[in-house]
Amino acid sequence: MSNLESYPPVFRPLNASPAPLLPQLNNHAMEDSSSSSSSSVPVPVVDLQCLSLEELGEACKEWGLFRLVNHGIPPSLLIKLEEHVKVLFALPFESKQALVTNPLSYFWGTPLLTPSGAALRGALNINLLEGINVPLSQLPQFQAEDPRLKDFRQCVEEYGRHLSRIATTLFEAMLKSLSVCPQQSESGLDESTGFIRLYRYPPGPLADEAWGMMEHTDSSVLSIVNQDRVGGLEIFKDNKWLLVNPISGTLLVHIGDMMQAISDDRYMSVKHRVRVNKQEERVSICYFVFPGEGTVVRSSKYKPFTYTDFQAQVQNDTKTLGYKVGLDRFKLNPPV
Ligand SMILES: O=C(O)CCC(=O)C(=O)O
Ligand SMILES: [Fe+2]
Repeated sequence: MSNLESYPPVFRPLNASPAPLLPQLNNHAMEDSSSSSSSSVPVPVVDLQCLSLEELGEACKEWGLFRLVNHGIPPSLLIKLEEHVKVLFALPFESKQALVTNPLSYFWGTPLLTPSGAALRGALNINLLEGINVPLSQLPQFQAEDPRLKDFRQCVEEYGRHLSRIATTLFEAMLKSLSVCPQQSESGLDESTGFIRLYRYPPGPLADEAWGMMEHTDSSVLSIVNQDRVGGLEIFKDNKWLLVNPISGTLLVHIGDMMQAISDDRYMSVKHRVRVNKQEERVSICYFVFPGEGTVVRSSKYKPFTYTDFQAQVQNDTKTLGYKVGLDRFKLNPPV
């Protein structure tokens, strides 16, 4: 692992001697690692410029994930943002802690954050990741004095505007494809809820013993992932874990739990996880968007609930049980 001092201290022994960290890692979670396919899987492709509702609907039903092309984000912006992210993560750990402050937050070991952006600790297993949380609606108030953050802020803001546009376009098309009229559907998507997560996954010999991110479904309406060329994202489909190959310039769109509920379970929130690479660190830039605060999600399969109810339940389950139960908590006829 290069630039060791840029990693959180808890990750530093990973390269030299893994033994001291082993008890903290979730070894059980790796039990099925052999079932993962090493070959990439042909994820359906959706073209944002020539959007076919039929193909979009099919991808959301069968896969809960698709690769988005012709999304209209200039390649130069994608390159610039990835460069910024790598430079930021390469700073010494202590500098990142000092630099990345409210409304941004820097975290590691878990992707689960409290509403204020702090890492959620509890009955949790460690995930081999560090991250920076960027709540897009709070960026205008963010005065970045430090030159290292000034340019980054502009770049991430511009990227966020593209992602809002893309998510709104896709969401409206999904409602059409499901034959739900946007006016009828109270269970909307609210652009002001959007946030960006930057992740860095350290490389190392423990790639076989702990996950970069353990298996989960996203709680969002939609999540849009931009992974670098290292890859490591896997999805669970037809009882198998499959590797989703990185393809430069494309984005991966995940159906989240809220979209599954809005669609009355016709679309599926796809289970996924991230495997760390033994040789190289991996960076990803992810966007998440939710229903507006107080918006009641209504569907034939679930009790009416708001995203705030859902998030509180997820945080509670994660703290007390160590995992997210998710939509089953709100099912009208829960599985026995
Ligand atoms: O890093 C990635 O590719 C995926 C991250 C992810 O699944 C998440 O943040 O929910
Ligand atoms: Fe995820």
